[in-house]
Amino acid sequence: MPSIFSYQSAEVDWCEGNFERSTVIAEYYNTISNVSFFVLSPALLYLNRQYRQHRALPMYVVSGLLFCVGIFSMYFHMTLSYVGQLLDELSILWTLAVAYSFWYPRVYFPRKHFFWLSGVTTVISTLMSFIKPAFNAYVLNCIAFHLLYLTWCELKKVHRMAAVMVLWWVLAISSWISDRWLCGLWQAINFPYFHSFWHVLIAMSLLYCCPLVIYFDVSYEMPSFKPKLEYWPSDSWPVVVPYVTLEEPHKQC
Ligand SMILES: CCCCCCCC/C=C\CCCCCCCC(=O)N[C@@H](CO)[C@H](O)/C=C/CCCCCCCCCCCCC
Ligand SMILES: [Ca+2]
Ligand SMILES: [Zn+2]
Repeated sequence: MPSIFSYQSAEVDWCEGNFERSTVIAEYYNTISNVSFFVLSPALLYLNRQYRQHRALPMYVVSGLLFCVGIFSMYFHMTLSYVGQLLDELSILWTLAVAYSFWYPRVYFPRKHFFWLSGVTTVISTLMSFIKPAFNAYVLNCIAFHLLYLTWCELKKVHRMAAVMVLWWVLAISSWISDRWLCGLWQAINFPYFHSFWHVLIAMSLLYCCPLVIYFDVSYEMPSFKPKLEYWPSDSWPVVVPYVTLEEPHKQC
């Protein structure tokens, strides 16, 4: 019986051919495309530095976890081992759980009830990862639909950023699904790289999702500040990265 650490012991195998470009890396492009997460984490910390000064713990913890998602996903695609698959899924699950518990708006749910609900859901989903990790990946993707619903509720306030985030996510999830479901087609045309695109595209959508979350956290939870959306490198560029700065409303004497 193969060890849970051994190469190709995972339940799933992505469309990209194994060991085609290296003898030690099973899926070469799926492995290196995780570099996106190593760029994403410092970019979020750097761009939203003003917010980070006030909310250091959530920002460092979630950025650190996103970095771990990148490391574990790299390990998974490099080995396609069962342990790699578990680490990949559990790191996503716990990043989502931690982000939800830091930032879920109190207006939608009393915080105490929310901690119980998210705690129980996370523990159940963690156990599911050990029983049926391939199914769990679909459940994790459903969380994006919940974020989509929340975005819809708040859309008017941050129209442009929300629209671009949704666009990146639609491209990302289409790549993930087409790699899972249409692998035969992509292999026939010798282009089995959609899961690598997924890594880059989901990191792009998170680059837009995070300032959105920060924007609402400042609006709801930091009444002494007013959030302002800025765009890097400049508002006039065709492709921009959003970030949040904090304005102190003028005090009246
Ligand atoms: C201030 C910041 C707050 C925002 C925090 C958001 C936290 C997001 C946490 C994790 C998302 C990482 C997803 C990347 C996965 C990369 C690894 C990977 O590819 N794994 C696959 C196997 O290799 C696995 O099959 C993937 C499973 C699906 C995971 C789906 C996660 C949902 C992501 C939600 C993103 C929201 C974007 C906007 C939605 C409208
Ligand atoms: Ca493969
Ligand atoms: Zn992956």
